[in-house]
Amino acid sequence: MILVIDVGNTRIKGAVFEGPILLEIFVFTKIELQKNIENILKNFEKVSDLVVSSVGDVEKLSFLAFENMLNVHFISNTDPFPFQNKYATPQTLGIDRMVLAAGATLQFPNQNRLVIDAGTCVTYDFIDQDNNYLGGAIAPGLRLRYESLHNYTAKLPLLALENPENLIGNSTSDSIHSGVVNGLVYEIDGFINEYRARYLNFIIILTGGDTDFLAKRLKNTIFANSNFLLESLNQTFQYKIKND
Ligand SMILES: Nc1ncnc2c1ncn2[C@@H]1O[C@H](COP(=O)(O)OP(=O)(O)OP(=O)(O)O)[C@@H](O)[C@H]1O
Ligand SMILES: CC(C)(CO)[C@@H](O)C(=O)NCCC(=O)O
Ligand SMILES: [K+]
Repeated sequence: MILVIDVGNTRIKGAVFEGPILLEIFVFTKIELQKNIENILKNFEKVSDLVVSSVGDVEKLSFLAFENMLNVHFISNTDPFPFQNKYATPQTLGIDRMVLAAGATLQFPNQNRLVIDAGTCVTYDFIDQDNNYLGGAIAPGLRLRYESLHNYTAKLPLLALENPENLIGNSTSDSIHSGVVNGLVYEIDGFINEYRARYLNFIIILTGGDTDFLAKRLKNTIFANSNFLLESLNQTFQYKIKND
């Protein structure tokens, strides 16, 4: 049994896997990290390996503290990945993006893939049908858009995510919801349409904390799976064991 942990920019997500089967998911904050891992290991005594991928600022020591109970692995860009990395600055590519690209490559062979991760940031990652990772885009996520409108203006309130009533926002809050939500939906559909115009034989995977909210609002057909990063982390680790 394997415990995978994804340290994101805002939250930490974990999952226990038995082979390819996801048994349970956990979401917690940095402060609750050690306590949560302890509890998971108590409930799943057969966990033998802890696999960590982190873009956040959690100390490695917090995980190494469990080394007397199981094997601890940190996924890094020096590990084997199932694609050719064509990013011009591979050493600065986010490990979450590499893990997503690995999952897309392994789960959807012989096709062009676009992975959209709608989390703190919205990242776009493209792997072509010959398994070349080409890059993509980094944009602010939904919550970040609401927060930046508030934080960098004098007059705009901080609003919680809401479905925009109208295209034409006729109040301050309606205008913000339309700008943030409709804006991101048009952005994602716009990106997908541009990629589609350039590449045939094409699959789109949507993941991240805003998956469900966004999936029902997109015009394009996508494969929505909010656990795609956790599943990809499990697959990246299996690939590493086989190819190291
Ligand atoms: N409890 C929550 N806390 C924070 N964000 C949440 C929560 N529930 C839903 N969300 C939505 O999820 C988005 C953040 O996504 P996610 O949780 O995947 O981010 P993250 O943990 O920082 O991961 P990453 O850094 O990989 O994007 C926010 O835009 C927000 O709208
Ligand atoms: C873009 C984020 C913040 C998304 O989590 C992460 O992948 C990251 O820190 N990336 C480094 C920059 C890059 O991917 O080129
Ligand atoms: K993200």
